[in-house]
Amino acid sequence: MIYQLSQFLFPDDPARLFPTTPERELYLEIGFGDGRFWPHYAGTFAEAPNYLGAEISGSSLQKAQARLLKSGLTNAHLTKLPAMVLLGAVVPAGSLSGIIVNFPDPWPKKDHLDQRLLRAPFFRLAASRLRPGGAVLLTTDHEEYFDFACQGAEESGVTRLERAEPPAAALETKYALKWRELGIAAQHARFVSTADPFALAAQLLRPDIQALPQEDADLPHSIVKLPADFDLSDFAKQALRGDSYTVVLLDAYRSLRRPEYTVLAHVEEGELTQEVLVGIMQRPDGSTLVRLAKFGGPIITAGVKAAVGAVTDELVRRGAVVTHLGY
Ligand SMILES: C[S@@+](CC[C@H](N)C(=O)[O-])C[C@H]1O[C@@H](n2cnc3c(N)ncnc32)[C@H](O)[C@@H]1O
Repeated sequence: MIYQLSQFLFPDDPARLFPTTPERELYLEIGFGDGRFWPHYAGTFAEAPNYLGAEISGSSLQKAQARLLKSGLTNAHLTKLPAMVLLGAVVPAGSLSGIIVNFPDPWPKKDHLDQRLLRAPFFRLAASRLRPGGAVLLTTDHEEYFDFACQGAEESGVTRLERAEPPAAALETKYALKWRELGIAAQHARFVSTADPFALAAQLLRPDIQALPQEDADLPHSIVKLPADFDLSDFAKQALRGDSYTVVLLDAYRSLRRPEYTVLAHVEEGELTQEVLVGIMQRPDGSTLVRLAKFGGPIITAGVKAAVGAVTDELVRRGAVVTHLGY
Protein backbone atom coordinates (compact mmCIF):
# COMPACT_ATOMS: atom_id res chain seq x y z
CA MET A 1 0.00 0.00 0.00
CA ILE A 2 0.99 3.64 -0.31
CA TYR A 3 1.79 5.25 3.02
CA GLN A 4 1.16 8.95 3.61
CA LEU A 5 3.50 10.79 5.97
CA SER A 6 0.93 10.92 8.71
CA GLN A 7 0.28 7.15 8.62
CA PHE A 8 3.75 6.36 9.93
CA LEU A 9 4.92 6.40 13.51
CA PHE A 10 8.22 8.14 14.19
CA PRO A 11 10.09 5.83 14.44
CA ASP A 12 7.81 3.03 13.26
CA ASP A 13 7.81 -0.64 14.14
CA PRO A 14 8.32 -3.08 11.23
CA ALA A 15 6.01 -5.55 13.03
CA ARG A 16 3.24 -2.92 12.88
CA LEU A 17 3.93 -2.15 9.21
CA PHE A 18 4.09 -5.83 8.22
CA PRO A 19 1.75 -7.59 10.68
CA THR A 20 1.48 -10.83 8.67
CA THR A 21 5.23 -11.23 8.06
CA PRO A 22 6.92 -9.59 11.06
CA GLU A 23 9.75 -12.14 11.18
CA ARG A 24 11.02 -11.45 7.65
CA GLU A 25 13.99 -9.28 6.79
CA LEU A 26 13.31 -5.68 5.79
CA TYR A 27 14.75 -3.96 2.71
CA LEU A 28 14.48 -0.31 1.71
CA GLU A 29 14.73 0.83 -1.90
CA ILE A 30 15.45 4.49 -2.53
CA GLY A 31 14.26 6.06 -5.80
CA PHE A 32 12.47 2.96 -7.12
CA GLY A 33 11.32 4.80 -10.27
CA ASP A 34 8.68 2.74 -12.08
CA GLY A 35 9.19 -0.12 -9.63
CA ARG A 36 10.64 -2.87 -11.79
CA PHE A 37 13.40 -3.88 -9.37
CA TRP A 38 11.56 -5.21 -6.34
CA PRO A 39 9.20 -7.81 -7.91
CA HIS A 40 12.21 -9.27 -9.73
CA TYR A 41 14.61 -9.14 -6.75
CA ALA A 42 12.03 -10.39 -4.22
CA GLY A 43 11.57 -13.41 -6.49
CA THR A 44 15.18 -14.47 -5.80
CA PHE A 45 14.34 -15.15 -2.11
CA ALA A 46 12.51 -18.25 -0.86
CA GLU A 47 10.05 -15.85 0.84
CA ALA A 48 9.74 -12.24 -0.28
CA PRO A 49 11.34 -9.98 2.36
CA ASN A 50 9.40 -7.02 3.71
CA TYR A 51 9.92 -3.95 1.55
CA LEU A 52 9.73 -0.20 1.98
CA GLY A 53 10.13 1.94 -1.13
CA ALA A 54 10.85 5.69 -1.05
CA GLU A 55 10.35 7.82 -4.14
CA ILE A 56 9.78 11.56 -4.54
CA SER A 57 8.04 11.38 -7.93
CA GLY A 58 4.26 10.94 -7.69
CA SER A 59 3.87 9.46 -11.18
CA SER A 60 6.58 6.88 -10.43
CA LEU A 61 4.71 5.96 -7.25
CA GLN A 62 1.58 5.13 -9.24
CA LYS A 63 3.45 3.01 -11.78
CA ALA A 64 5.33 1.12 -9.07
CA GLN A 65 2.13 0.54 -7.11
CA ALA A 66 0.52 -1.01 -10.19
CA ARG A 67 3.54 -3.33 -10.61
CA LEU A 68 3.44 -4.41 -6.97
CA LEU A 69 -0.29 -5.18 -7.18
CA LYS A 70 0.28 -7.21 -10.34
CA SER A 71 3.10 -9.16 -8.70
CA GLY A 72 0.90 -10.02 -5.69
CA LEU A 73 3.49 -8.75 -3.19
CA THR A 74 1.43 -7.69 -0.20
CA ASN A 75 4.32 -7.10 2.22
CA ALA A 76 5.59 -4.07 0.30
CA HIS A 77 4.83 -0.45 1.11
CA LEU A 78 5.61 2.62 -0.96
CA THR A 79 5.81 6.19 0.19
CA LYS A 80 6.39 9.59 -1.35
CA LEU A 81 8.95 10.59 1.23
CA PRO A 82 12.50 11.78 0.58
CA ALA A 83 14.93 9.02 1.48
CA MET A 84 16.70 10.86 4.30
CA VAL A 85 13.39 11.64 6.03
CA LEU A 86 12.12 8.06 5.78
CA LEU A 87 15.46 6.69 7.00
CA GLY A 88 15.98 9.23 9.74
CA ALA A 89 12.48 9.55 11.13
CA VAL A 90 10.56 6.36 10.30
CA VAL A 91 13.03 3.47 10.02
CA PRO A 92 14.22 2.30 13.44
CA ALA A 93 17.88 1.69 14.29
CA GLY A 94 19.34 -1.66 13.26
CA SER A 95 16.21 -2.81 11.39
CA LEU A 96 17.25 -3.06 7.72
CA SER A 97 19.03 -5.91 5.96
CA GLY A 98 19.71 -3.80 2.90
CA ILE A 99 19.25 -0.40 1.33
CA ILE A 100 19.04 -0.52 -2.45
CA VAL A 101 19.90 2.43 -4.65
CA ASN A 102 19.70 1.77 -8.38
CA PHE A 103 20.83 4.47 -10.79
CA PRO A 104 20.52 7.44 -8.41
CA ASP A 105 20.17 10.91 -9.95
CA PRO A 106 23.81 11.82 -10.74
CA TRP A 107 23.64 15.64 -10.34
CA PRO A 108 26.67 16.01 -12.66
CA LYS A 109 27.15 19.80 -12.41
CA LYS A 110 29.88 20.92 -9.98
CA ASP A 111 27.62 23.29 -8.03
CA HIS A 112 24.96 20.56 -7.64
CA LEU A 113 27.21 17.99 -5.97
CA ASP A 114 25.65 18.61 -2.57
CA GLN A 115 22.32 17.39 -4.01
CA ARG A 116 23.75 13.90 -4.37
CA LEU A 117 22.32 11.40 -1.95
CA LEU A 118 25.34 9.14 -1.46
CA ARG A 119 27.52 11.35 0.68
CA ALA A 120 29.07 10.68 4.12
CA PRO A 121 25.98 11.86 6.12
CA PHE A 122 23.81 9.40 4.17
CA PHE A 123 26.20 6.50 4.86
CA ARG A 124 26.28 7.34 8.58
CA LEU A 125 22.48 7.47 8.77
CA ALA A 126 22.21 4.29 6.69
CA ALA A 127 24.68 2.43 8.96
CA SER A 128 22.57 3.39 11.98
CA ARG A 129 19.47 1.85 10.35
CA LEU A 130 21.14 -1.29 8.94
CA ARG A 131 21.52 -4.36 11.10
CA PRO A 132 25.15 -5.46 11.61
CA GLY A 133 26.34 -6.91 8.31
CA GLY A 134 23.57 -5.18 6.36
CA ALA A 135 24.64 -3.14 3.34
CA VAL A 136 23.84 -0.29 0.98
CA LEU A 137 23.70 -1.81 -2.51
CA LEU A 138 24.54 0.72 -5.18
CA THR A 139 24.24 0.10 -8.92
CA THR A 140 24.99 2.97 -11.28
CA ASP A 141 26.14 3.70 -14.80
CA HIS A 142 27.78 6.95 -13.67
CA GLU A 143 31.48 6.33 -13.04
CA GLU A 144 32.15 9.69 -11.49
CA TYR A 145 29.22 9.36 -9.05
CA PHE A 146 30.31 5.81 -8.28
CA ASP A 147 33.76 7.07 -7.21
CA PHE A 148 32.14 9.97 -5.34
CA ALA A 149 29.90 7.52 -3.42
CA CYS A 150 32.88 5.27 -2.58
CA GLN A 151 34.72 8.31 -1.26
CA GLY A 152 31.69 9.40 0.83
CA ALA A 153 31.36 5.90 2.25
CA GLU A 154 35.02 5.84 3.23
CA GLU A 155 34.75 9.31 4.79
CA SER A 156 31.79 8.14 6.86
CA GLY A 157 34.08 5.66 8.63
CA VAL A 158 31.22 3.18 9.14
CA THR A 159 31.27 1.01 6.00
CA ARG A 160 33.41 -1.59 4.29
CA LEU A 161 33.43 -1.57 0.49
CA GLU A 162 32.84 -4.84 -1.37
CA ARG A 163 32.91 -4.84 -5.17
CA ALA A 164 30.60 -7.38 -6.79
CA GLU A 165 28.46 -8.01 -9.85
CA PRO A 166 25.12 -6.17 -9.71
CA PRO A 167 22.08 -8.29 -8.87
CA ALA A 168 20.34 -9.33 -12.10
CA ALA A 169 17.22 -7.39 -11.07
CA ALA A 170 19.23 -4.13 -10.96
CA LEU A 171 20.13 -4.62 -14.61
CA GLU A 172 16.47 -4.74 -15.65
CA THR A 173 15.27 -1.39 -14.28
CA LYS A 174 14.13 1.36 -16.64
CA TYR A 175 17.41 3.24 -16.29
CA ALA A 176 19.54 0.09 -16.52
CA LEU A 177 17.93 -0.71 -19.88
CA LYS A 178 18.33 2.88 -21.05
CA TRP A 179 22.07 2.92 -20.38
CA ARG A 180 22.60 -0.62 -21.67
CA GLU A 181 21.07 0.38 -25.02
CA LEU A 182 23.70 3.12 -25.18
CA GLY A 183 26.43 0.58 -24.43
CA ILE A 184 27.20 2.02 -20.96
CA ALA A 185 28.04 -0.62 -18.33
CA ALA A 186 26.78 -0.50 -14.75
CA GLN A 187 29.01 -0.68 -11.69
CA HIS A 188 28.00 -2.19 -8.40
CA ALA A 189 29.21 -1.84 -4.82
CA ARG A 190 28.07 -3.19 -1.48
CA PHE A 191 28.81 -0.77 1.37
CA VAL A 192 28.64 -3.14 4.32
CA SER A 193 27.91 -1.50 7.64
CA THR A 194 30.65 -1.92 10.24
CA ALA A 195 28.98 0.21 12.93
CA ASP A 196 26.98 -0.57 16.05
CA PRO A 197 23.66 0.80 14.75
CA PHE A 198 22.26 1.70 18.15
CA ALA A 199 25.36 3.60 19.30
CA LEU A 200 25.48 5.42 15.97
CA ALA A 201 21.74 6.23 16.04
CA ALA A 202 22.18 7.79 19.49
CA GLN A 203 24.79 10.17 18.04
CA LEU A 204 22.58 11.31 15.17
CA LEU A 205 20.11 13.93 16.29
CA ARG A 206 16.86 13.86 14.34
CA PRO A 207 13.98 16.30 14.61
CA ASP A 208 11.53 15.38 17.34
CA ILE A 209 8.72 13.89 15.21
CA GLN A 210 5.42 12.47 16.38
CA ALA A 211 2.60 10.77 14.49
CA LEU A 212 -0.48 12.93 14.00
CA PRO A 213 -2.76 12.13 16.92
CA GLN A 214 -6.31 11.01 16.25
CA GLU A 215 -7.83 13.35 18.82
CA ASP A 216 -8.20 16.98 17.81
CA ALA A 217 -7.47 17.92 21.42
CA ASP A 218 -3.92 16.55 20.98
CA LEU A 219 -3.07 18.87 18.10
CA PRO A 220 -0.64 21.59 19.18
CA HIS A 221 -2.81 24.50 20.25
CA SER A 222 -3.32 27.42 22.58
CA ILE A 223 -6.37 29.28 23.83
CA VAL A 224 -6.25 33.05 24.03
CA LYS A 225 -8.53 35.99 24.72
CA LEU A 226 -8.26 38.53 21.91
CA PRO A 227 -8.73 42.25 22.49
CA ALA A 228 -11.94 43.79 21.08
CA ASP A 229 -10.02 45.73 18.42
CA PHE A 230 -7.96 42.72 17.27
CA ASP A 231 -6.77 42.95 13.67
CA LEU A 232 -4.16 41.01 11.65
CA SER A 233 -4.39 43.02 8.43
CA ASP A 234 -0.83 44.40 8.80
CA PHE A 235 0.64 40.91 9.40
CA ALA A 236 4.25 40.73 8.16
CA LYS A 237 6.33 37.68 7.28
CA GLN A 238 8.59 36.63 10.16
CA ALA A 239 11.16 33.93 10.93
CA LEU A 240 12.02 32.05 14.09
CA ARG A 241 15.10 29.85 14.50
CA GLY A 242 15.39 27.10 17.09
CA ASP A 243 18.17 24.55 17.67
CA SER A 244 16.63 21.99 15.31
CA TYR A 245 14.21 24.02 13.18
CA THR A 246 13.47 27.19 11.26
CA VAL A 247 9.89 28.45 11.17
CA VAL A 248 8.75 31.17 8.79
CA LEU A 249 5.26 32.57 9.24
CA LEU A 250 4.57 33.45 5.62
CA ASP A 251 1.15 35.05 5.56
CA ALA A 252 -2.19 35.34 7.33
CA TYR A 253 -5.56 34.88 5.58
CA ARG A 254 -8.88 36.18 6.89
CA SER A 255 -12.07 34.13 6.55
CA LEU A 256 -14.76 35.67 4.31
CA ARG A 257 -17.52 34.68 6.70
CA ARG A 258 -16.15 35.10 10.22
CA PRO A 259 -13.51 37.17 11.98
CA GLU A 260 -11.19 34.15 11.90
CA TYR A 261 -7.73 33.67 10.39
CA THR A 262 -5.39 31.01 9.05
CA VAL A 263 -1.63 31.49 9.15
CA LEU A 264 0.57 29.71 6.58
CA ALA A 265 3.89 28.58 8.05
CA HIS A 266 6.96 27.03 6.45
CA VAL A 267 8.83 24.67 8.79
CA GLU A 268 12.30 23.25 8.07
CA GLU A 269 13.97 20.59 10.22
CA GLY A 270 17.00 18.96 8.66
CA GLU A 271 15.76 17.11 5.59
CA LEU A 272 12.11 17.57 6.49
CA THR A 273 10.24 20.57 5.09
CA GLN A 274 6.54 21.14 5.72
CA GLU A 275 4.03 23.87 4.91
CA VAL A 276 1.46 23.90 7.68
CA LEU A 277 -1.63 25.92 8.50
CA VAL A 278 -2.40 27.32 11.94
CA GLY A 279 -6.03 28.26 12.50
CA ILE A 280 -7.16 31.16 14.71
CA MET A 281 -10.78 30.27 15.49
CA GLN A 282 -13.56 31.66 17.67
CA ARG A 283 -14.93 29.42 20.42
CA PRO A 284 -18.51 29.57 21.69
CA ASP A 285 -17.34 30.97 25.07
CA GLY A 286 -15.78 34.03 23.38
CA SER A 287 -12.20 32.78 23.64
CA THR A 288 -10.04 31.97 20.60
CA LEU A 289 -8.43 28.65 19.70
CA VAL A 290 -5.05 28.75 17.92
CA ARG A 291 -4.47 25.27 16.53
CA LEU A 292 -2.51 23.34 13.91
CA ALA A 293 -4.88 22.43 11.05
CA LYS A 294 -5.07 18.78 9.97
CA PHE A 295 -5.09 19.94 6.34
CA GLY A 296 -2.34 18.20 4.32
CA GLY A 297 -1.62 15.62 7.04
CA PRO A 298 1.14 17.48 8.86
CA ILE A 299 3.67 15.57 10.94
CA ILE A 300 3.85 17.04 14.40
CA THR A 301 7.43 18.02 15.08
CA ALA A 302 9.24 20.37 17.43
CA GLY A 303 9.22 22.90 14.57
CA VAL A 304 5.48 22.53 13.93
CA LYS A 305 4.79 23.09 17.63
CA ALA A 306 7.06 26.14 17.44
CA ALA A 307 4.95 27.44 14.54
CA VAL A 308 1.83 27.28 16.73
CA GLY A 309 3.88 29.00 19.46
CA ALA A 310 5.03 31.72 17.04
CA VAL A 311 1.43 32.46 16.00
CA THR A 312 0.38 32.59 19.66
CA ASP A 313 3.29 34.96 20.46
CA GLU A 314 2.25 37.20 17.58
CA LEU A 315 -1.28 37.40 18.98
CA VAL A 316 0.14 38.24 22.42
CA ARG A 317 2.14 41.09 20.84
CA ARG A 318 -1.22 42.33 19.54
CA GLY A 319 -2.83 42.33 22.99
CA ALA A 320 -4.09 38.74 23.36
CA VAL A 321 -4.00 37.09 26.79
CA VAL A 322 -3.07 33.38 26.89
CA THR A 323 -5.35 31.19 29.02
CA HIS A 324 -4.04 27.76 27.97
CA LEU A 325 -0.94 26.39 26.23
CA GLY A 326 -1.11 22.96 24.57
CA TYR A 327 2.05 22.62 22.50
C1 LIG B 1 17.53 8.04 -12.35
S1 LIG B 1 16.08 7.56 -11.56
C2 LIG B 1 16.28 5.81 -11.32
C3 LIG B 1 14.98 5.10 -11.10
C4 LIG B 1 15.07 3.58 -10.90
N1 LIG B 1 15.83 3.23 -9.73
C5 LIG B 1 15.66 2.91 -12.14
O1 LIG B 1 16.77 2.36 -12.02
O2 LIG B 1 15.00 2.92 -13.17
C6 LIG B 1 16.33 8.19 -9.90
C7 LIG B 1 15.04 8.18 -9.07
O3 LIG B 1 15.35 8.58 -7.74
C8 LIG B 1 14.29 9.39 -7.28
N2 LIG B 1 14.83 10.20 -6.18
C9 LIG B 1 15.69 11.23 -6.27
N3 LIG B 1 15.99 11.72 -5.05
C10 LIG B 1 15.29 10.96 -4.16
C11 LIG B 1 15.16 10.99 -2.75
N4 LIG B 1 15.82 11.89 -1.99
N5 LIG B 1 14.36 10.08 -2.16
C12 LIG B 1 13.67 9.18 -2.90
N6 LIG B 1 13.75 9.11 -4.25
C13 LIG B 1 14.55 9.99 -4.87
C14 LIG B 1 13.86 10.18 -8.49
O4 LIG B 1 12.55 10.69 -8.39
C15 LIG B 1 14.00 9.15 -9.59
O5 LIG B 1 12.79 8.44 -9.80
